[in-house]
Amino acid sequence: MYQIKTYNVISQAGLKELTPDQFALNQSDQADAIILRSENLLNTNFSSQVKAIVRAGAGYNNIPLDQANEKGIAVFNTPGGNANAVKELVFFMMGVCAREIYPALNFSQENIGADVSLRTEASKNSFRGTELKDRTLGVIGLGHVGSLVANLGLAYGMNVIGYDPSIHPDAAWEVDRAVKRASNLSSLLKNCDYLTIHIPYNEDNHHFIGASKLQMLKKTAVVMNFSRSGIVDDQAVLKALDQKELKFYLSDFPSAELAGRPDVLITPHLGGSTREAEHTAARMAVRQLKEFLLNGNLINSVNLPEINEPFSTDYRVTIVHHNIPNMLGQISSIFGDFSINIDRLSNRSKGDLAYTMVEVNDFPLAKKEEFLKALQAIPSTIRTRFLEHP
Ligand SMILES: NC(=O)c1ccc[n+]([C@@H]2O[C@H](COP(=O)([O-])OP(=O)(O)OC[C@H]3O[C@@H](n4cnc5c(N)ncnc54)[C@H](O)[C@@H]3O)[C@@H](O)[C@H]2O)c1
Ligand SMILES: O=C(O)[C@H](O)COP(=O)(O)O
Repeated sequence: MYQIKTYNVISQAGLKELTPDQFALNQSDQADAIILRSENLLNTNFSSQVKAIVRAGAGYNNIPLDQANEKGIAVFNTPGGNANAVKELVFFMMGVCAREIYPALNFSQENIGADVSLRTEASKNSFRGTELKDRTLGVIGLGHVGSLVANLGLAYGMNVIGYDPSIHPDAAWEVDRAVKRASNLSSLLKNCDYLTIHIPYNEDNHHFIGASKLQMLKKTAVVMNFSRSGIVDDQAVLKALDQKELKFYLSDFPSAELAGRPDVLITPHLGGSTREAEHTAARMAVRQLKEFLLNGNLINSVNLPEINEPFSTDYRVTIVHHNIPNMLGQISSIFGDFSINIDRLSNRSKGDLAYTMVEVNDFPLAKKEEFLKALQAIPSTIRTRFLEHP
């Protein structure tokens, strides 16, 4: 029985797939695995029992990856699971801004009365908007979210420029060929009317949009941040807005300093908060977790390599280890020492870590603990698991 702990509201559409004969949900503090959304676990010290942490969503900057790597904990996210929801919110908010919808709605609320139609006609000029068609949309980051945003921009008749120097080849296939590739970031910044950022928050991307980049924008530009608060320097935005060097800021991340301004619209981190996105992300999270706990497969892990093989033998031994030479030799020789014949061996690496999955049919179960101890004693082994065919 695997103990699963959840944080935040995880959709039942996913959780119901954790069959009670194999998984106990929130019944013990000694969790084998954690499923979460935005809960900040950066200061959490995980017990040696925790084998996996699954982010039902895209951004995993709330999970301490260094600690996970040290302890051989597999960390997963659910890429693309909520991307459509973010794309739709970006365009809703762009429309709200372009068409002066917020002050217009306030006007209607405040002027409900007999002569409302008269006042409405007289006030129309105050709420005259602009169209998105023929405006230039700059998209930084063309992954799961950014590619959808860029393509929808084209459908709106916008001129779309994209920037993503390390785009994944799979992601590049998703981007419409009519999206222009910015040769450098400054050419994108100088030309766009709307700038939207869809990159992960990490050390490199802290305050990615700050004073110097804001200064390159047109004074009439609108900046949109539906990625993470730390990616945009709010103080620099505030200054640019005050000095009329920026027209509008749309963000999904509330901040005290930006609150209450007519040139700022902030949603309370709602990008992934649709029923559909929450269901999809939770289902992906649970399915990936089950594959890992029951079969040792790694699907959408952010710190370990992808490996997804059918479990066709009686047993599997999985080893998380440092990505260094001669690990396979050392691992195989321990199998040899215990006279265990290897039916299949898969080994993949990602950065400094590697994952080896060894499949066997005949295994001396009486010697299991001694065998796992020998594997664990290899200096660069981080974590071993023994799995029986489910
Ligand atoms: N507001 C929300 O509710 C919400 C929902 C989903 C995702 N997000 C945020 O959006 C981010 C992106 O999500 P995704 O699913 O598209 O991720 P993704 O990994 O599919 O794509 C991110 C892209 O950004 C690119 N990139 C990284 N650093 C860059 C840089 N400095 N300049 C240009 N490109 C850069 C990468 O090459 C990659 O193609 C997530 O990390 C998350 O923080 C927010
Ligand atoms: O990174 C994400 O997936 C989004 O920011 C959504 O976060 P949430 O699951 O906490 O709503």
